[in-house]
Amino acid sequence: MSFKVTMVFGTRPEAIKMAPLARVLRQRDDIDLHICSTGQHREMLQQVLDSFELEVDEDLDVMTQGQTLNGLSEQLMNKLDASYARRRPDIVLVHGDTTTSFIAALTAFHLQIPIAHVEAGLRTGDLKAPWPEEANRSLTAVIADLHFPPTKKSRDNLLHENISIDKIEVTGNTVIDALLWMRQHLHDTDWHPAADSPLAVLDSDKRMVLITGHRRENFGKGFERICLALAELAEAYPDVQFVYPVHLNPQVQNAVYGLLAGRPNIHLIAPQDYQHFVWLMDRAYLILTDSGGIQEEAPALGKPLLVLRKVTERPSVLEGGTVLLVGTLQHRIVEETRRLLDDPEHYADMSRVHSPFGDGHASERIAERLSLWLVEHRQGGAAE
Ligand SMILES: CC(=O)N[C@@H]1[C@@H](OP(=O)(O)OP(=O)(O)OC[C@H]2O[C@@H](n3ccc(=O)[nH]c3=O)[C@H](O)[C@@H]2O)O[C@H](CO)[C@@H](O)[C@@H]1O
Repeated sequence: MSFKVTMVFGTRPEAIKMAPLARVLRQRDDIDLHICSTGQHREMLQQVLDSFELEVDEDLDVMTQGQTLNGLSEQLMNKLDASYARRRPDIVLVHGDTTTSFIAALTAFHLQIPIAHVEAGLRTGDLKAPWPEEANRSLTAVIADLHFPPTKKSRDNLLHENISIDKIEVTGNTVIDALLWMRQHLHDTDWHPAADSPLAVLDSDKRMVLITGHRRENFGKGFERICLALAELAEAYPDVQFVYPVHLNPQVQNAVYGLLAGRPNIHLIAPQDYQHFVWLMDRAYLILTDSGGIQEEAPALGKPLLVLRKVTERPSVLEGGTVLLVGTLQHRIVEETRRLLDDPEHYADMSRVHSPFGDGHASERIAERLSLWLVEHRQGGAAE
């Protein structure tokens, strides 16, 4: 007899991080996995599912244009309530810090269905930064039955919030599972972008700077400064290729295309599926980003990373010396990028491989602990 597990996600990064776990759970006889998607990043989510050969079992289709967080929460709660009532899962698996994750957990809590939280315990200590993510992950921790923090630091954050150590398992981050799996897959299949891909025009003899940026806190002035810095760098380094897959959010699209379109060595391209993006990261000389996930991935690939944010909830990345928080001031972005492009010693220092987020086996650890917990729980044993 198998256990019914419902996994809920909606955004691209959640899907990337849950995909390796879903693959591991789907291979187990003791788990019957049901994947619910909110359809938040529908297009980008489908790319991820295709990359990992996964299918969603239920599309909640809760997103509407101009929706408020409360409107989204109401929709989510109604639809998840119906889904949980129909299926009666033995446990609900949520990830990280989205409104989807917290509401999926709260709805389960109301129905007295246990909750397991993947990527638990990240904290900045400031409920307003990032907002509302810091609150979502802290609130989820209060009601979760099982917590899977990626690092000891995130475990300690949970312990400081009086969460019992018996409910915690440090696993590493599943994003490293996804990354290493995909990189291996690309190498094994000698994968290259198709001739009609925008990546096919890139010159492998030239250095490439990869950029992503989409964080809400950078909208407006922040993005403007980032784009001006990129324009300045592209002009100063005509032999360097600047590749920017632009997030589909219209606020990002307008700023980036408005300020950077039409420059010969800046390649503004659509968001790439995970194969293409891992291929790009693997070939990049350095990476500039405000993304959370890429902060975890770049050190594992040994790529120098400049983070376009003032703070990070992933402080472990800063310890290896390959990641620098540069914020969004134009002169600072230009200065640090120039240093990496011009100073080979500094570049070598910042391109050592280290992976504070795990060894690529986080999903197996999560699956194992989940299964043990479910057995204990069914027998009314140690699980609470
Ligand atoms: C506050 C904060 O930090 N929140 C985070 C943020 O996630 P993020 O910042 O990591 O999001 P992105 O940068 O969108 O995704 C990154 C992933 O996407 C891949 N990628 C990228 C570009 C592309 O063209 N193709 C791709 O495949 C890339 O390799 C990587 O794995 O929001 C999530 C909820 O939405 C949160 O849970 C998460 O904590």
